[in-house]
Amino acid sequence: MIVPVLLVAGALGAGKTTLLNHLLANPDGRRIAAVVNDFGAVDIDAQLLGTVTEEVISLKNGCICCSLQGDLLRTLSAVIKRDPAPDAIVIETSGISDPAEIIRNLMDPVIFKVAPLETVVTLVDPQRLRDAPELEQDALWRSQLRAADFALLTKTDLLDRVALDEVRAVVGRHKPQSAIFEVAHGIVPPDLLFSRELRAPRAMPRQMPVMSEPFATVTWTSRAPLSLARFQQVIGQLAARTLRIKGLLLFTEHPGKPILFQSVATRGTLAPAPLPPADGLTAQLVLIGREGEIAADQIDAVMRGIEMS
Ligand SMILES: Nc1nc2c(ncn2[C@@H]2O[C@H](COP(=O)(O)OP(=O)(O)OP(=O)(O)O)[C@@H](O)[C@H]2O)c(=O)[nH]1
Repeated sequence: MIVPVLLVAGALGAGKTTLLNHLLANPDGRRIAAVVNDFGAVDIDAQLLGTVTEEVISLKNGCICCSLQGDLLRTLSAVIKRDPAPDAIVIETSGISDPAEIIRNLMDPVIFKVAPLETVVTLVDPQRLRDAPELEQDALWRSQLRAADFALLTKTDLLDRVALDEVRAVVGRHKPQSAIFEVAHGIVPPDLLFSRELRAPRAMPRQMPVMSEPFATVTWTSRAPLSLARFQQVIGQLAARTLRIKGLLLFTEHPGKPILFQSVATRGTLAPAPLPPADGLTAQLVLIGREGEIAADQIDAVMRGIEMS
């Protein structure tokens, strides 16, 4: 049995889980298994995707480009032996992964024979690139784009045509030979993602792995009743110090209605969540930042302020 692999890459918060969520919910008749790599100890993405399909495998607390490399290959070997086998495997990288390293691992001859890496797509958040143009110089961001067969500009609902075209031009400078598509809310036809025409011939990446600046992750949990009003007062301070926050919370103002909080850079959103925090908790939050810029005790001191008892 040969099961093709699609690798979904892109920076923290670029929209990878949103895309995967849509694909798993609308697979157009394909049986898709998803392998999700959450950098943090709490696999929020896998928990959310698990509400759409049971075919989600979580590799957490590390990066599949380095510390979890063996786990990835073992997982793929197990997935293709399932009965019935999936029609495709989608791997969602963590935003801090260098896809070049993952591609190198996936080109292991034993695994490539049964689970060939067919397509690499890299997602780019155009709003983030417009607000932080220095990203273009970031070695990890460049490597994520370089690895792609084609690029997807996400969140196109947030920018107007002129701004989107400016971002397209930046991405096009790095991918002059590749197609660039646009997507809002992750709604991409599966045929595009699995299209043969968009694939570049697969070759072993030549570049050395990108030694990105070290990232740190902090998990914050609570069992106390939580105040949404206080959360809204303090979360801005934390978002300013982090690159990414995501988590599930239950607030006393909305009993029984779990909330998904997400922030990418300083843009934060609250939305109804399809499931509550695990294990009877009232909060399960993962914060990712540059090492040295986020500290568990400082985050805890801020967040304890939202507890009501
Ligand atoms: N407005 C808008 N928001 C979006 C869109 N796609 C994703 N988002 C939001 O952007 C944030 C990050 O999206 P995710 O899909 O979780 O991003 P990700 O790349 O999986 O994030 P990491 O796994 O942390 O790297 C979430 O708050 C999403 O709801 C979109 O098309 N439009």
